Amino acid sequence: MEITNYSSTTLLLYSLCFVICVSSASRYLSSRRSIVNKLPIAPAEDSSWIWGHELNIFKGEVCEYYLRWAKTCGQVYRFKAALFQRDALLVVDNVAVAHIFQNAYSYVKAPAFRPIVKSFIGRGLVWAEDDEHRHQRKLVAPAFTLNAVKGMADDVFECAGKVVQKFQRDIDAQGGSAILNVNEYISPCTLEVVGRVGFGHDFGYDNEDARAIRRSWQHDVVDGRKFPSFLLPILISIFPWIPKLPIPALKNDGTIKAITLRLSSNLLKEHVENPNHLEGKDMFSLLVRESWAKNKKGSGEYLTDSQLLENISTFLMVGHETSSSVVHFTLLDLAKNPDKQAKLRDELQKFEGELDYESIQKLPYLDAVAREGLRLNPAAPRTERVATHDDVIPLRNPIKLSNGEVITALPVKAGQVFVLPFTVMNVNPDVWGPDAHEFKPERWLTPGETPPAENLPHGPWSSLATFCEGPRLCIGWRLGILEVKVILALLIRSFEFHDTDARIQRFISPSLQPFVNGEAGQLPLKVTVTKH
Ligand code: HEM
Repeated sequence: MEITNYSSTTLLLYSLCFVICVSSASRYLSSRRSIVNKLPIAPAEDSSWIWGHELNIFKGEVCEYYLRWAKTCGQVYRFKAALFQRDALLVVDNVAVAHIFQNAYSYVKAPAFRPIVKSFIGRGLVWAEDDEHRHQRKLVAPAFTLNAVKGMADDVFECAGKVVQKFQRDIDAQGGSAILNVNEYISPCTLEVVGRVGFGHDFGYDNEDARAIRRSWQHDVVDGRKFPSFLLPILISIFPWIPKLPIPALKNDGTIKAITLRLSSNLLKEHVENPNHLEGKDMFSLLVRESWAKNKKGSGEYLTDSQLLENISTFLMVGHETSSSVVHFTLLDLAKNPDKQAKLRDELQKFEGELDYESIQKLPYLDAVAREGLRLNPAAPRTERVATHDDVIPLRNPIKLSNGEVITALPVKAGQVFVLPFTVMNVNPDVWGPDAHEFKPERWLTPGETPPAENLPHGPWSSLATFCEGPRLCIGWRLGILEVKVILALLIRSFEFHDTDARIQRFISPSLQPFVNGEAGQLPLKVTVTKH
């Protein structure tokens, strides 16, 4: 009996060893055959045995390592992933990037990302994949057309006007010149804009819900720089069952989701009780109107109540910190370039007439500053995609492999992870020239100073990578640009922004954020009132 037991245990152990050996050997052999494994790789000295290159990427400033490695590794290269996962690919080559983004349902967001998005903002457009995404995207699109965004302009001007008043009060209180953390002024403004245009809700500056959202966001930004935020997505990608565990941090709704769901559920209830009052021009009323009308006609093509609510929560979250981040860093660029700031102010002060949606589009230097600000400061500096099938990715620039072979297209296997860094694409010196890192709005005004279209991504505005491209490009890009232009115009017309000695660092957490001495949400600038 004992002998039989011993034999079966031994047999089991031998079988396990055999399976492990065969699978390791086959992984080794397939990795030797794999073209991906012959691509250039980020320097070994920047990598650690257990965390690969990923921990350095996480600790570094925005895209710092990607930019450094791109100088020697080119436009498509590998880096070591943490915890012995397959090497990830960093892709900047614009033809490869376009292929990945255009085939959005074959290159999906990292599965580890979805449970986090679901609990923070809900199952709206950012979360949805494949048919669910197609369906939601088609149905929310009417809220973001050119005409819809024109209709939002009054709200944007009013909210930006309030920021001017707040700056004025705080500067006056300090005798006409003050060092102010501009982060505390612009983010509440863009939150108010999205609250108003999103669901007709006026958060105002001092509203309790707005303060709760800001506090919670600040908390997320601080936590986003801590080690668990680095580790969690990696663990989820290895053990996809983690989000199903009863861990409160993964189960509870984020504050923004909870507040918007509460407010918009109340609105929905009012609409149900009184459908004749569904006249608002905000996105929520518009989408409720369209969905109810389609539902009434018996069309299956409508958004359910929870899809409506969770999309509003999505817009509020991804729509407010993105626009404010671009404004923050463009103000810093202008503070560091006083001549460009003076040129912009000159254009704004010479403009006669009222600034409104139409007139603001006719200011060429403002337009150039907005483009340059969006080029240098993409609020979402990078994104990730995972291949769902084996594929061959076309390339603009041939790549020389480690065995000397040159390829013009890149075969990849299902499960390959790609990092697509918008920041690097927008300042790639091979595309933008040696002054790629400089804040130079003039490049947009001088013919031939921007790269030819075939070298650029296919973004919705100025071929910038900033808003992504393909079926998942930023749906709010028109509103984002309008906010950036209006807030910059009203502020620069009234105030001068000066650089201070503070060393402002730029980290991803989870959008582009300013830090001073490790403290989040800090963008101190000296602000004075302009002389007319
Ligand atoms: C200047 C401001 C903005 C920038 C730079 C920006 C950037 C981006 C980027 C890069 C993406 C693609 C992310 C990815 O797929 O990984 C994205 C998606 C998205 N953005 Fe924006 N965004 C801005 C403003 C807004 C605004 C104002 C809204 C709405 C009110 C908005 C709503 C969205 C939504 C819903 C998505 C997901 C689209 C989809 O997956 O179909 N964004 N944004």
